[in-house]
Amino acid sequence: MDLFSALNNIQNHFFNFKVVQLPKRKQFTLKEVSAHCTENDCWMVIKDLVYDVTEFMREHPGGSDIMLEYAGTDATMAFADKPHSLDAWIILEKYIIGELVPEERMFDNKASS
Ligand code: HEM
Repeated sequence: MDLFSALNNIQNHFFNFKVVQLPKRKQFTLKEVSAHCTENDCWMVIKDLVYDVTEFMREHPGGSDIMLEYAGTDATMAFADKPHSLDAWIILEKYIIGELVPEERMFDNKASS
């Protein structure tokens, strides 16, 4: 029995409601991400999460060209090297489409197992 089933059983028994398991994120390899490297189809990896930033690229305050340089790649270092505020992280949240497969992750982040 996994952890969620165990918790659900306990909750059912005492409180009569269910603990909901969030749907798992889709997983991608870096090779899959690399196929999305144009201005009309632009994915990036930042801290092991995969983002489709095609729409946002046109609105990027730093310009679309600089983002296009990192299209289809792991842009974690580039993103961290530039002045990005909390706002930028909040914007990013909107564009998550998945996470890297566990064997290709570099951070111990909230990506699921
Ligand atoms: C991938 C998603 C990205 C998002 C959501 C994003 C978001 C933003 C935002 C909101 C700003 C305005 C300043 C702020 O509020 O932080 C900004 C500025 C900037 N970004 Fe990004 N950014 C992204 C990727 C990148 C990448 C890959 C680069 C490449 C180096 C980059 C380079 C810059 C630069 C140079 C500025 C400063 C513009 C200026 O003030 O002149 N960004 N970005």
